[in-house]
Amino acid sequence: MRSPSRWATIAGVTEIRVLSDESQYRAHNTLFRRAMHWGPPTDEQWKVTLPSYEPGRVHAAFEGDEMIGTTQSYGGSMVVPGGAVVPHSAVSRVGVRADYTRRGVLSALMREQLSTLPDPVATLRASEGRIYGRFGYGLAGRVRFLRVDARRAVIPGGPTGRVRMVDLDTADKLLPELHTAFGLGRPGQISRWPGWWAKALDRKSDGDNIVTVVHSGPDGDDGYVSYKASSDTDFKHTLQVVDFAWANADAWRDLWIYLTRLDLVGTVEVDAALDDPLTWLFDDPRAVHTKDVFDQVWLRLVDVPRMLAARTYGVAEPVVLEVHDRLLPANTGCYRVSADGAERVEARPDITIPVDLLGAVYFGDTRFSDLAAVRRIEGARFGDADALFASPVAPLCSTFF
Ligand SMILES: CC(=O)SCCNC(=O)CCNC(=O)[C@H](O)C(C)(C)COP(=O)(O)OP(=O)(O)OC[C@H]1O[C@@H](n2cnc3c(N)ncnc32)[C@H](O)[C@@H]1OP(=O)(O)O
Repeated sequence: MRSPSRWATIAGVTEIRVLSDESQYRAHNTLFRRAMHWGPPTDEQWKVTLPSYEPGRVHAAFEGDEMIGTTQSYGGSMVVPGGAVVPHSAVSRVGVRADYTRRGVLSALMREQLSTLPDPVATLRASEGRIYGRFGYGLAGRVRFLRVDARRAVIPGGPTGRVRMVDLDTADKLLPELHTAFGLGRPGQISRWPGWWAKALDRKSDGDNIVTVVHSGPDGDDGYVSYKASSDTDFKHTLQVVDFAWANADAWRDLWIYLTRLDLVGTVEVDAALDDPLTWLFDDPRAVHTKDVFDQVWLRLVDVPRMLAARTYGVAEPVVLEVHDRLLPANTGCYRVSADGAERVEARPDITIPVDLLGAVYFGDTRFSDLAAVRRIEGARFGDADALFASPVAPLCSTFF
């Protein structure tokens, strides 16, 4: 096992250890929950949380024998523009004990975690927008929160396939399989680890009143949606979509017909990709209200050459990017990106960009020219870089962690 690393912080000498047994995992979870102002896990909660602790991926900061900070990651894979799938770390449960904050404990945890992550890319969901850029994470994917007025949401025509409601046991067995088969259709989508399903399935049986329906078309099961209803008493419930995946447009359309024709439902709420065509499904486009657009995927290119080579590019004249990475200096260097791919080169750069902003443009959700307009990057030929990195499909990560 790796020996602890020591980092000088204002807190003193902070030691970062990789945890390995259940009692340490539970202390880790309690510390993180306290940092989020939640109580410690109950025995029941702990039972479903434990499977999400993967050996080798759980870090804690210590001062002496006292645990003062946490982070961990879940291993899996992620889709990149063009459809390739790469190994991915989902970073989560970041917390520092309230009496140790702003003394560099998170910085020590992040540095240690980054230098030991086994995957070429990591993403996280940020509690605050100003924290993670300094560790090389860039805001790479946003999501729209939509509210659909069910009374206005008239979809011309009828369904083409069949929707069936499934009980909890069937959903437990079926959903992981269906998600793997067709839940990974967009850049940014990630595979789900067993501990993720353990928690999600527990929520279903935990009085959350989550209902799942599965769609089948000519080739079998090709879509599902899980939803829960608010406890409104005026016979106009709000449905919240909690999980939604489909293999083709017919399945997607039929599941929306199902959701919007349910009795006693006034509103359906869903998170959708920026380019989701839902507005055009209904004969009244005002049926769909965008209530919010918020940041979702913060992306850290851990292995820049591998990640630049993994995705495909649009058609434009090649550009040379000079990338700077303070925390992982092996990434620092020049990369030539063209319609044929990307490679490390010794050449005069067109654009100089820090690694967090390279993360921000990686899915094509943010453009080089926008970063240049606000003086966040320097150089020339931003239009070519925009065209190379543009993705015909907006990113989305419908797996919350
Ligand atoms: C991926 C996730 O799990 S998201 C959940 C994150 N967790 C939480 O929000 C729980 C509550 N908060 C905490 O536990 C802690 O305050 C943390 C983890 C956010 C920060 O930990 P700290 O040990 O205080 O961070 P640290 O002292 O290393 O600060 C690093 C830098 O980030 C800045 N920073 C830290 N927290 C914040 C914040 N909330 N807002 C803005 N800047 C911040 C610091 O000012 C410092 O800046 P500097 O490098 O310019 O000096």
